[in-house]
Order: sequence, then C-alpha cells, then structure tokens
Amino acid sequence: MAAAAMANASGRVLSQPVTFVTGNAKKLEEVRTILGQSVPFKSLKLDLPELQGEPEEISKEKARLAAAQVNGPVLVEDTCLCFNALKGLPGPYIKWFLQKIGHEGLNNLLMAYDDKSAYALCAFSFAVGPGCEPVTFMGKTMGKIVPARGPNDFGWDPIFQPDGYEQTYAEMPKEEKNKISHRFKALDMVKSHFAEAGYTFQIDNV
Ligand SMILES: O=P(O)(O)OC[C@H]1O[C@@H](n2cnc3c(O)ncnc32)C[C@@H]1O
Ligand SMILES: O=P(O)(O)OP(=O)(O)O
Ligand SMILES: [Mg+2]
Repeated sequence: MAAAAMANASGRVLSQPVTFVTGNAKKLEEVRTILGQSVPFKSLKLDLPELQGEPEEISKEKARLAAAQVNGPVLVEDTCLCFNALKGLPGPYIKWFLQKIGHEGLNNLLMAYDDKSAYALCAFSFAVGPGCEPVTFMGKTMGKIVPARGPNDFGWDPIFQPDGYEQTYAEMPKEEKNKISHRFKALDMVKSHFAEAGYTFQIDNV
C-alpha cells in the first residue's frame, strides 16, 4: 500500500488530500461544482502527455504518470468526443481535432453522413499513490453534432446537443449540463467509490 494511504477498521485513511491533476480550468470548475464537499481534493496543473489508445487505458496511464509526479493520491480524467459515423473517432484525439479544424471542421467531418449521432465520454481514474493500480470510472452522454450554438467558453460544448434537449451543452445553464453530462455520470461513480471504500482523510488544510 502506498505511503499516502493507511488502513483502519472503517476503511482507508488518506494522509494527503486527493490531487486532481488537469491543465484545463473549465474541467476543474465542473469537477469542483459536481463533487462539492463529497471528495476533498486540491488541484494541480500538470501538462501530462496526451496519450494514444483506448479511453480507459489512456485514463489509467494518465493516473500512473500523475501519481508518480505527485507522490500521493491522484484523480485524473480524459475526455473523448466520439462520432458514430466515424466508428468512435475523433474519440480521445478530439483535443487536436478541435485545435486544428475547430467547430466547423468537426461538423464538416460528418458532411457525407446522415448519421450525426455522437457521444461524450469521460474516463476518471483514481490512484492511491505511485505503484498502485488505478481504478477507472466512465460516464457517457449520447447526443448529436450540430453547427455551433451558444457561448464558446469550453471546448466542443457549442456543437454537442445531448439527446432529449433542444439546447447544446454551451446553451444550457451550467447547472443543467452538470446534471446530465458525461463528467457528472463518471463523477457520480467516483463519489460512490469513495463512500464504499470508506476513505477518510486526516488532513489539516484541504
Ligand atoms: O485532455 P483531454 O481530456 O483528452 O481533452 C479533451 C478535449 O475536449 C475538451 N473538453 C473536455 N471536456 C469537455 C466538455 O465537457 N465540454 C467541452 N469540451 C470538453 C478539452 C480538450 O480540448
Ligand atoms: O488533459 P487535461 O485534463 O490536462 O486537460 P486538457 O488536455 O483538456 O487541457
Ligand atoms: Mg489533455
């Protein structure tokens, strides 16, 4: 067991707060809002490599790299935007697609297809410390790709319209997105994991 965690009768005691590692301020904002006080964490901006592969493996490897750097318990996430007509691509490579071709280019990728359906996928991984195998929690929200609508303050939010809604993620009030999003669904499992594992924290300043 990592030095960051010790066992007691009721579960594991973490002697350091969980560090949520991300370089993305908007992800951090949503994670803070959704987790509230349920999982005490601090955040750290680290530029981890953008890995290739399947979403779950990318997320786990991100957690291993983060735990080695932080030397304590870490939470990381990796987000995919998957187009069904393209068999799941751009998927984990969405960050580069968005940077290079933008919202319009992403719409154009689907021009030749009637099927505009897509899903947003979030893979959170928690590792107790370096050398500990991460556990992963996946959240998925189904929707479709539409021409950009709404404020352009977070990634591909303006072009993703979740099923059952007339608004894109960007047009919705933040509270609404945070009730139905891929991130909310994955974090709901993170919360349950913490409650079931019986982690408690012996930390002075979180
Ligand atoms: O580093 P990763 O997670 O691979 O970057 C994913 C890219 O998608 C953007 N992103 C992440 N989450 C959301 C979201 O909830 N809405 C819109 N855009 C998002 C950030 C990266 O460009
Ligand atoms: O990988 P992260 O979490 O650092 O986020 P992003 O790549 O979106 O900045
Ligand atoms: Mg990233």
